[in-house]
Amino acid sequence: MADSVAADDQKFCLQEVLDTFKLCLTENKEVYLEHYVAGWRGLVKFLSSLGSVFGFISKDAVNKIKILVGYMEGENGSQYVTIQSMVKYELENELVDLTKRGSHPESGSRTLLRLHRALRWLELFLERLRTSSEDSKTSVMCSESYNESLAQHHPWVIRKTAGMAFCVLPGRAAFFEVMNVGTPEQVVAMLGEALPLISEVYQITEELYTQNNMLDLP
Ligand SMILES: CCCCCCCCCCCCC/C=C/[C@@H](O)[C@H](COP(=O)(O)O)NC(=O)CCCCCCCCCCCCCCC
Repeated sequence: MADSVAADDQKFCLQEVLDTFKLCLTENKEVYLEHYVAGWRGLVKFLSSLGSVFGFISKDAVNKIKILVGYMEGENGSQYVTIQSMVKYELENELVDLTKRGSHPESGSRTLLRLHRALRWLELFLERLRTSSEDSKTSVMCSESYNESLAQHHPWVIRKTAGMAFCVLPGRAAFFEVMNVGTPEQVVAMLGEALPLISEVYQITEELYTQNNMLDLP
């Protein structure tokens, strides 16, 4: 009994990710880094449960999460409470490589930008899943979303490798199963709830990066 409870703890649950994205926004609509990162942790857990073919993707995401956590737990952690405070602090202290890679190749701002771009992929993909029909192919929905977003920032080799990985994605029914929410109808309802939250976090971050001219950080 205790074992099965423990096993359940390990399992991905879409509800969990939804909850972290709910916690992301502060009263004045800034984005808490802690919850943003927690949201990504949950998503990576999901990706890992799909098998080792996706290992190269989760590895990169985990690496970026680690970089951000390093800053959050570092000596200037108090500057890394929200994405807004992080960007302000790093810009004011010239801790960001703005046009080409130099002495700050792993700034919090450029690292987060990579996850931010991936969040757009997620938004597009989840919206496709939500409105899909029983015979829709997850691989197609995934690659369409990828081509409309992240792919534009990736070199050919990565696009190619990602494309091959998409081909082995489980079908819609199995995919819904792994989400661990309930019936397909319940999954669709939860996606409907999750999407506006993810979308708002994305929009706020996008605005911040646009205002600061940081959408192309190397
Ligand atoms: C469910 C299928 C999951 C497919 C995931 C789609 C995203 C494909 C991304 C392919 C990235 C390949 C790895 C390498 C990336 C880096 O080169 C590249 C640039 O970094 P750099 O500037 O430091 O060099 N990195 C990135 O663009 C960041 C990628 C982060 C990807 C995180 C993806 C997490 C996916 C979570 C899936 C959850 C699905 C949830 C459904 C309920």
